[in-house]
Amino acid sequence: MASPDVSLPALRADIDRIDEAMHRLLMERGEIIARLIEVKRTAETGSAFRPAREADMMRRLVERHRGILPLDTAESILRVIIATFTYVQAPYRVHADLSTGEAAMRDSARFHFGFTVPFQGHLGIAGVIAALARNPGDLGLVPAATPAGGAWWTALEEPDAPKIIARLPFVERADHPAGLPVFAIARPHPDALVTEVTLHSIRVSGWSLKAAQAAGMLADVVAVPDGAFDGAALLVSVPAGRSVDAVVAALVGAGASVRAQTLVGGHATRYTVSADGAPAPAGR
Ligand SMILES: O=C(O)C(=O)C[C@]1(C(=O)O)C=C[C@@H](O)C=C1
Repeated sequence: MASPDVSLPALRADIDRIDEAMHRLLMERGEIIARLIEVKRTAETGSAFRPAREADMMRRLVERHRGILPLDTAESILRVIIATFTYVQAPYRVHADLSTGEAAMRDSARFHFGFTVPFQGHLGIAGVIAALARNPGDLGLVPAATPAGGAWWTALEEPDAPKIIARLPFVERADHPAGLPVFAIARPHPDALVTEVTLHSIRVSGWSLKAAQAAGMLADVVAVPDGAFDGAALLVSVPAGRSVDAVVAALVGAGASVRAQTLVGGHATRYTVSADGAPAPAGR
């Protein structure tokens, strides 16, 4: 209970002071971003996304967070601030695949990008990829689960194709308000890719349950079997501290042959919130 000598008006005055300070700090952040646009030469490079920098900022937020404000709220506020200031630097749209359900995907987009950044839905990942080809500065959101359609990640294999830059949500927990696992796809500055978890498009023949189990021991694997042959197109997320070579060796050891292997992105190691509420690095 509050001590009797602290009055409600005094507490509200404190809240007003804090709200004003937060607003003034946001406006000051805007002035710094205006200077950053010149230093970073955003206009020349086209895209303002810096996933490695964002991952570092989110990690410090998670480590610092204490008190009664839910971590999700702090996470969403900082995400929306960053996404909006990215938009202010170089306008972009978020193209999202709605084929696995519009509500969850829209929630994820709004949680991470807010309402100022325009949102455009597509029925199918191919539509998202096509939109990114037409608008190189835009960002795509696609479900991280096994797709109903084809192996969309093979469209990211060319060196100048967009890459997977993040897997969201960054802080995972059972009842996350925007918990749909999604990949964000964009063309960031090549130096700015996060490489803690690396994503590889691997094409194999001799795909089998044994090969799936062998690769699955070392990495997260999304597989789209190739109907005509015993082949498959894989999207392999190699966790921090492991190498893709070990995954390839495991596939070969299980009787598969690897026909091609290309890096198609990377993202930060996520956090998982356990039952006691403490966030811990998930290692993947
Ligand atoms: O640090 C940068 O390079 C920025 O552009 C600033 C900023 C931010 O608002 O904090 C915005 C976009 C980037 O993805 C990372 C961070």
